[in-house]
Amino acid sequence: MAAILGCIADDFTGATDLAGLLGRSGMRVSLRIGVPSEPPRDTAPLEVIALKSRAAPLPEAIEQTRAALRWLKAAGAQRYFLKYCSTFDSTAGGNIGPAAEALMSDLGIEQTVYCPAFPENGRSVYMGNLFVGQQPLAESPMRDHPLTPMRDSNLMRLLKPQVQGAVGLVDRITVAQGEQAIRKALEALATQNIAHVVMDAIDNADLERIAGACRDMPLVTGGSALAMALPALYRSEGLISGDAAPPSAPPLARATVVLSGSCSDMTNRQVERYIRQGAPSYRIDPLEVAANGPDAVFRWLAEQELNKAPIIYATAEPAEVKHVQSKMGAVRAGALIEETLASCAVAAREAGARRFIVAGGETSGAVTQALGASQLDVGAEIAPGVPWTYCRSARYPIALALKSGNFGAEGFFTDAQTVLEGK
Ligand SMILES: Nc1ncnc2c1ncn2[C@@H]1O[C@H](COP(=O)(O)OP(=O)(O)OP(=O)(O)O)[C@@H](O)[C@H]1O
Ligand SMILES: O=C(O)[C@@H](O)C(=O)CO
Repeated sequence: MAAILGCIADDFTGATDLAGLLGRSGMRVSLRIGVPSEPPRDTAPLEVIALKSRAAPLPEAIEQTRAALRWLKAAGAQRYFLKYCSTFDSTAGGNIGPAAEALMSDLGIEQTVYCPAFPENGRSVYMGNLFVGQQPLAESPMRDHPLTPMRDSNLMRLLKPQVQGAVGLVDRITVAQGEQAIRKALEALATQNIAHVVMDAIDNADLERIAGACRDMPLVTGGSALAMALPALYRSEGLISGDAAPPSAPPLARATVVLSGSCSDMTNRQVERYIRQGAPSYRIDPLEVAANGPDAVFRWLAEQELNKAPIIYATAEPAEVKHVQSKMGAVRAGALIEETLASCAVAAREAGARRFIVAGGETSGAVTQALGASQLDVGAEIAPGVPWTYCRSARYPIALALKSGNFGAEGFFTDAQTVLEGK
């Protein structure tokens, strides 16, 4: 079946989040790792391409985004969704606006919308300001993110320096009035040449209204929760029909490894809890690895019983991350840790691991690419926005749970194992 909705996600945990939420519709979702080198075949109505473009240098991010669009067009997609983080993670240069503008130019359109709200995970947008739970974004732990520290909560201010076109807002008062009011507001903004429109949303009903109003826009951008509302609209228009049986996990040995490179507040708590519960653990010290190489962690891993699901982590509190970055630079530290965790994943797989639980989007990108996965099936949801995924195309069948930094409950690492075992 030809693709209907073509989605481009700027990181890997974001892509599994999106694929999981689209999958709630009961329609088939296909998740591709990177832009496939082959022309489209065996396409699903809902296609997602996972990129590692969020923190990439701008020209590389744009080139990846455009290539993804070309592939999705060839797959037959009629509408497109650009997925970024529900906390609008972008570097100081910022890749979100330029990626959206490149897509707009390639699609020949003058306006798109931006809505990262993800109410189930506590992200809401009000008067253009993004909240994480009760805190404005810039007062949340996201202000200390290792690669994309968020120091402003206002989406219009964040977007403005990233784009050439003008930025506007459709606020909650209008959104609450329904689809027609939203459409009118967008049209009014279009007459003022406002190309980039931030949309307020505080709950799923707001997102459904926005999706309804924007259903004919060739390009919509936002978080996974906005995209979640689209399949039902396509079904009601007769663009998609039928249900897909949720893919089941391939038969897998129990051997598991947990790899954590996220330094979010939630991941810190999850790692601490998992270790407290008795999981075998190894902490990567980036300065030590920079000085002596990664052999010590490989030696440790080789001695582990993988049925005990050991954890290897670089996860650290903000003060420790700052210390490391001051010694070796944020980009070099991030890359070194990602490389080390990716090599651990390959070593664990060679030692028999078939289940991989990974925390952090950049980290997940490095691990998934090193494992050679090219297409993932989306399976059972462990927590909102975190499904298990199954890779049948790699050398061995494996299951991967790619956890966004801030998602999941404190017991996530054991929750993931419980869900996979169907308990
Ligand atoms: N101790 C540390 N010191 C410095 N950098 C670190 C440390 N531990 C991890 N990092 C780096 O921080 C970055 C964390 O980004 P990552 O995307 O993996 O997690 P996240 O942002 O919490 O997840 P998500 O994007 O899914 O929300 C990675 O590049 C990682 O290598
Ligand atoms: O939207 C989110 O918060 C996540 O899917 C994500 O993008 C994490 O990197």
